[in-house]
Amino acid sequence: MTPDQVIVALDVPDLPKAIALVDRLPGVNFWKVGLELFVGAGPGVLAELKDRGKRIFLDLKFHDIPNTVLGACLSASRYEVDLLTLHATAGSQALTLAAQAMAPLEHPPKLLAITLLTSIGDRQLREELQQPLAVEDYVSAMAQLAQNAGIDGAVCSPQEVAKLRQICGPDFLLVTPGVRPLWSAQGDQQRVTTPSQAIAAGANYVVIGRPITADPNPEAAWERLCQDLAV
Ligand SMILES: O=c1ccn([C@@H]2O[C@H](COP(=O)(O)O)[C@@H](O)[C@H]2O)c(=O)[nH]1
Repeated sequence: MTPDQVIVALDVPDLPKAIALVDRLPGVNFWKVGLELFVGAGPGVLAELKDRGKRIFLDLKFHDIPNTVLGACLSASRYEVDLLTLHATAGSQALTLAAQAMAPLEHPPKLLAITLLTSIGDRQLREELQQPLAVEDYVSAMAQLAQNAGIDGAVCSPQEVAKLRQICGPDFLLVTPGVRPLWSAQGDQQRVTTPSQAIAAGANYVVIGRPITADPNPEAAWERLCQDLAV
């Protein structure tokens, strides 16, 4: 596993904090901009990252009616980011429209479908979301829905990666948040493994935020993660 397979979640509220963190961690080449930063700072943050030669995962998790998901994906594609998310539960029509709209673009983002948030465990899926399937089966069904609609890949927890790699094949992108080095706190993530385990199971990329960005010494935390990955 190489550090280039690590995407760091830039979950801070404003542009100055984001840029300060990016400039403190020059070894991080792939950053994830999510709802907190995009809503707080606007799209200017994407230009700042591009100016620094960074790859960008725009994690806005679109979830709406098909026409609105289509429009949001087209608008987001103008930023020429590398990865973009939408929820599989938007349904096959939304997924298909989004996938078809990206195809003719010169620099289309790869579309990733959120299968089931990594903060949701078996009990919540069953009791709160009223879903009778076990997590792994539900995640598999959502990934297959997305793949059949022409979506490029899925966001899942590292615990489902091996199964998805098996059923979706080698070309389907698998991106896994919910990774935790042994030295970090689990927080609100429910379905976790270490980053190395996620890659060994078949993930293309892991996403990690607070173990690096909320550490009082992010440089040291990043170095420690890179050492873990080199073993
Ligand atoms: O299922 C999902 C989808 C997205 N995320 C995002 O990944 C990062 C994880 O951050 P940590 O601090 O390492 O927990 C965060 O930006 C989430 O919005 C996810 O965790 N799970």
